Formats: sequence, structure tokens, C-alpha cells
Amino acid sequence: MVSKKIMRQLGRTNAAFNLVEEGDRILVGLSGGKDSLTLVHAMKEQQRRAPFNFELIAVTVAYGMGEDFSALIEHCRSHGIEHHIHDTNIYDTAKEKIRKNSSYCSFFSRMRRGSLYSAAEKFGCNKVALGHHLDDAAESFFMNLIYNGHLRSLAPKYRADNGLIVIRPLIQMRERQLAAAAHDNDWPTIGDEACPSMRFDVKMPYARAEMKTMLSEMEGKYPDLFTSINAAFGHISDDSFFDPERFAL
Ligand SMILES: Nc1ncnc2c1ncn2[C@@H]1O[C@H](COP(=O)(O)OP(=O)(O)OP(=O)(O)O)[C@@H](O)[C@H]1O
Repeated sequence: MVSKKIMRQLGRTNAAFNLVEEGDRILVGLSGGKDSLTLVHAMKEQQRRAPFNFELIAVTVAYGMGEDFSALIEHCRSHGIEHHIHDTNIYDTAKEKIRKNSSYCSFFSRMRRGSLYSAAEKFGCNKVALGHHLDDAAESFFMNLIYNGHLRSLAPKYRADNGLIVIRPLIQMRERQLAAAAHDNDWPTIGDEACPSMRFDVKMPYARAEMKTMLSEMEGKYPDLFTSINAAFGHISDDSFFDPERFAL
């Protein structure tokens, strides 16, 4: 069961950004981690409660490295969640294509996103739901600020180049809330070891880990940090920066 608090926040985020709409057929990206498992259960509950109809299917992208998804398949079956494994050869492609020193994680993330989009087409879905949360949005924001010189985060909803709408229903929730949901329900979660980048002998993505540490130190000092980040992401004075395209005058 997904907590009332999560369901309430899901409802608020949905209402604010019009995420799920009548007649949608939504592909939920299910890695089997705590976030996407919570997402699929929360959306299933939302489907039961919504005064309008929409469809949900969960899809797991397999990288072609002999993953064992039997526990995840059984979990979905026993909870009445339509679930498909989308087979790919991303792992082999990575071995051939990846440039030296490029980030394995971002390579896999790009390839996986492409596969999720093809799966959405194959299953006739108009939206793709991802399990990113507020901690992800804050980490992305600071990574973009510090490493790329770009003010940028993760949108709750956007249209991809191919026309598909991507939604992030958990984007205003804390990672620890989602971890607690998975733990309290005893869901069989797949951890980071499932990411194929772990199989390559390269530097791990330190940047994100560093941002996590930095944010947790800041939160120690400013306990309301994430409440403020959530508010700030919704209050943007874009004419107060230096972007010539955004000057109000
Ligand atoms: N192998 C996969 N198959 C389908 N969807 C995926 C897969 N990996 C990630 N996703 C989707 O992309 C989102 C973001 O992926 P990311 O790798 O940042 O998170 P994650 O740490 O895998 O999250 P989770 O706790 O859900 O596993 C996930 O929440 C999920 O919706």
C-alpha cells in the first residue's frame, strides 16, 4: 500500500502540471528500483481512484547482459500490473561504441531513454512516466550549475522530440519517502548494481554522488532546504539573470 502522504502529493503534482489525463495510455519505466516501484504502485492506486479512465503498462528495459527479472515479473503479476520486458542489446553496443572517458552512466541513460520511447510506440502509449524525485531534480540542478554553467533541472512534464509526453509524477517527493515506501511494503527492489555501468572498469559517476553529499550537508545546516528548492523551482525570475533572450526590456 502506498502511504496517504505519497498519494496526496501525487494528486497535488498531477493537478499542478496536468500530468495524467483522460484517455492516456501511459508507459511506466520500471527499473525495479525503489523509485519506479513506488511510482507504478502509486499510479495503479491513482487509476483506481481517478474519476476518469486511463491505462498503465510497466516496461523494463533489459540491457542484454543476462539480467534476472523473475522477482520483478512475479511482483507485477501478483499485483495485477501489466508488465513487459523490452529486450535490447544496449550492453553490447556500449562495449563497441563508448568513447574513452565518456560517462557510461549518461550513455546508458540515453540509450535506455531511446528504448523506452520505442517501447511506448510499440505499445501504443502517448506518455512515458519516469520515477525521478525532488532529490534527483536538485542534484541535476547543481550538477548543471557547477559543471555545465547552465540553469536547468528536471521538468515535471515535457514533450520529447518524437512527440511523446514525458511525465515525472514523483518530482516533488523526497527520495527518503520513496525508499521508506519500498521498505515498508517489503517490495523486492533492484539496486544500483543492476546498472550496466557497474560492469565496466571506469570511474563511477562521482559528480552526482558529490552533489548528494553537498546537498545533505546543506540540509544539515538548513533543514528546510528541499522545501525551499521545491518552491524556488516554481518561482523563477528569468529576467533577473544574464540570458539576452530573456530580458524583459
Ligand atoms: N531499465 C529500466 N527500464 C525501464 N525504466 C527505467 C530503467 N532504468 C531507469 N528507468 C526509469 O528511469 C527513471 C530514472 O532512472 P534512474 O537510473 O535515474 O533512476 P533509478 O535509480 O534507476 O531509479 P529507480 O529507483 O526507479 O530504479 C527510473 O525511475 C525509471 O522510471
